[in-house]
Amino acid sequence: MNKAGFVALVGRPNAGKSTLMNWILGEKIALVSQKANATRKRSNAIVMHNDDQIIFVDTPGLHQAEKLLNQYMLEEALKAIGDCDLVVYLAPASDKTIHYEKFLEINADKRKHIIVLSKIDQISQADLLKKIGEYNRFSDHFLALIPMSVNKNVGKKDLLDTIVKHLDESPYLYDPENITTEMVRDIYKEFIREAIFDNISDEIPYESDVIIDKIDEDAPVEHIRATIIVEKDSQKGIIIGKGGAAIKRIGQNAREKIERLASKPVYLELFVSVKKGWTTDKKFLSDLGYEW
Ligand SMILES: Nc1nc2c(ncn2[C@@H]2O[C@H](COP(=O)(O)OP(=O)(O)OP(=O)(O)O)[C@@H](O)[C@H]2O)c(=O)[nH]1
Repeated sequence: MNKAGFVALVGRPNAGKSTLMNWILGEKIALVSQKANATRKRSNAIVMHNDDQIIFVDTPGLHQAEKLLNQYMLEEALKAIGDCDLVVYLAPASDKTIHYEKFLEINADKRKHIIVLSKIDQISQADLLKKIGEYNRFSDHFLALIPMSVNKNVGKKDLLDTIVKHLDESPYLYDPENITTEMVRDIYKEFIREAIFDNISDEIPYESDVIIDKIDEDAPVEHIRATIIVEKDSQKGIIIGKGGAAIKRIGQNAREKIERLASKPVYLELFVSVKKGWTTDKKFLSDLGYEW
């Protein structure tokens, strides 16, 4: 009998969750950014490891909730922990163990978990050994501790083998042909958000979102129309940029990512619209797909 199950990827903002998920998938799906708190919604990715099926659930980073949108993100992460068969807690190797201790407090119903020490390429071998020693003080709480580096291609097989070892026997939960349960729409939206993060500085990326208005997949050149939502008129000006330069860059970056996934030419049309106070407007957040 095969094994199958849901695995939540949790960790502090910027721990490297989305990067890890993309690396495992070999396709670019989740949003990766150097800025913290870029992942807003949970997204699923299905990975076949030999004959077993792992459904990874990427979550927003665990952090202090202040704004309504941040509260939503924290709740999403906690829900994912509760819903999954197994949890992978990602900790950058340079992080102090105090953050893990906080996770143990949040993880009140003591879900089984594996610790991944991420970004080990950023610390020395001696520091890594020291860090492993520090985590081993909590060895009663976790199933395994796996050092990992996406940049150095270390730890992938070890992680997948360990996950499968701890999953129960089960029929497949999804068609193994699918690489993701995310709708194409949501993936394209994330690509555009990622391009905003890469091209626009300061607070604006956090105060903006993207609505995919239309996708015409049947045309030889896929036609996508999307609207970037911002909080203020001044932000609209910055997103558009001088003579439209900024929005052109955003559009170009996002289009290249979409074309890579769609494997065909794409015509991406972008608009910008001002919606004051949207990050605190519960109804509007729900219209954008952030369901409670
Ligand atoms: N050096 C190094 N950097 C990494 C590694 N994995 C991820 N990063 C970097 O860490 C940063 C954060 O990665 P993300 O994958 O966006 O982190 P996240 O946990 O999904 O972040 P949130 O969306 O904020 O929750 C990016 O700049 C990545 O390139 C790694 O193995 N080595």
